[in-house]
Amino acid sequence: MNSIVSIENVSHSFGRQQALINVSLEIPKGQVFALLGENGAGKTTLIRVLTGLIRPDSGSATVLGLSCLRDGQAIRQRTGYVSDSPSMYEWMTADEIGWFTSAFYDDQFANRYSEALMGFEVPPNVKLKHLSKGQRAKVALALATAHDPELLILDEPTSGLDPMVRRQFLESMVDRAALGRSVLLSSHQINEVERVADWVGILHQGRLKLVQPLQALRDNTLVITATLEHGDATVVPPRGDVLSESRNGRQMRWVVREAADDWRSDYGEQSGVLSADARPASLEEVFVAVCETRPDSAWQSEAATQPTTGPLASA
Ligand SMILES: Nc1ncnc2c1ncn2[C@@H]1O[C@H](COP(=O)(O)OP(=O)(O)OP(=O)(O)O)[C@@H](O)[C@H]1O
Repeated sequence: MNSIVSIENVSHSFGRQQALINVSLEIPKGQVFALLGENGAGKTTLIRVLTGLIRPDSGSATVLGLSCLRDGQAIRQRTGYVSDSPSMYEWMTADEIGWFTSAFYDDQFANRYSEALMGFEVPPNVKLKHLSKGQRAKVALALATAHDPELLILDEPTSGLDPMVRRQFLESMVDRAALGRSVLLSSHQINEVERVADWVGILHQGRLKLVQPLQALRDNTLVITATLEHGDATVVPPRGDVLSESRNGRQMRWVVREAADDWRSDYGEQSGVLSADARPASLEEVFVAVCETRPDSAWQSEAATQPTTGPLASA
């Protein structure tokens, strides 16, 4: 694979809190890659490792072929990064901060930045501290993209923004990927990710549980439900990568990746199953199946905590 990011066995703890546990990942070039995970899953920590802001306890990572341990400065020069809470010089106007930042980059920076500000309809002569949250987020995005970085990294880019601004942000990511640039975004906005991502990775409690192209995940993941003959009947799960298993009375439900083509053949007359059906799983259902650690009130989860490793995830 032609990777823009390569992560090998990265682990990191804050005191006794393990934030990343043996994470390995290859992110392909020219794609929008979404890193999904619940609060505290380790997304920001992983991004900070990639940008050279955190030195991991073990393992190694490269961005654009550069070492995240040694070449943090060069990586930051060639990537754009918008953190979950961008800090900027509040007393500057949007124009002034663009002029100031342009000193660190090529001649085209100022033009691209002005164009982006205009496109986002941000007033150029108002101090940043007087701009709205959405306008400030737009300034941060314009600053992060004006040097036309090969990789744009966005940590929770749309959190707290209104639907119109979110849409603009998401469209700008797709536009970048169309130009051959790469985008890595972290998010827990699953419906938004579903609209823009080419690839998804799911982090759960510091472990990378699943990595796959979104379309393949959609095509290969089923929610299979079976109605049992009676409530205490036992039944084998469908053959494939069972992400979760839950039960509600006589109903069994599994979320299964790469189910065997002939999975129905296991639920014939002697199987204790009256009927079985399947439909494609949504990304949200996959996410919940991977991250579920507690049984919910109706559906008793039985296999949700089993390890679920994908072909590329090696956590
Ligand atoms: N500077 C820090 N000091 C101590 N613990 C930290 C620090 N940064 C992160 N952690 C812990 O590491 C774990 C992972 O945090 P991280 O911020 O990477 O998660 P996240 O997936 O980005 O979460 P969120 O979606 O809430 O931003 C959490 O348990 C968090 O409490």
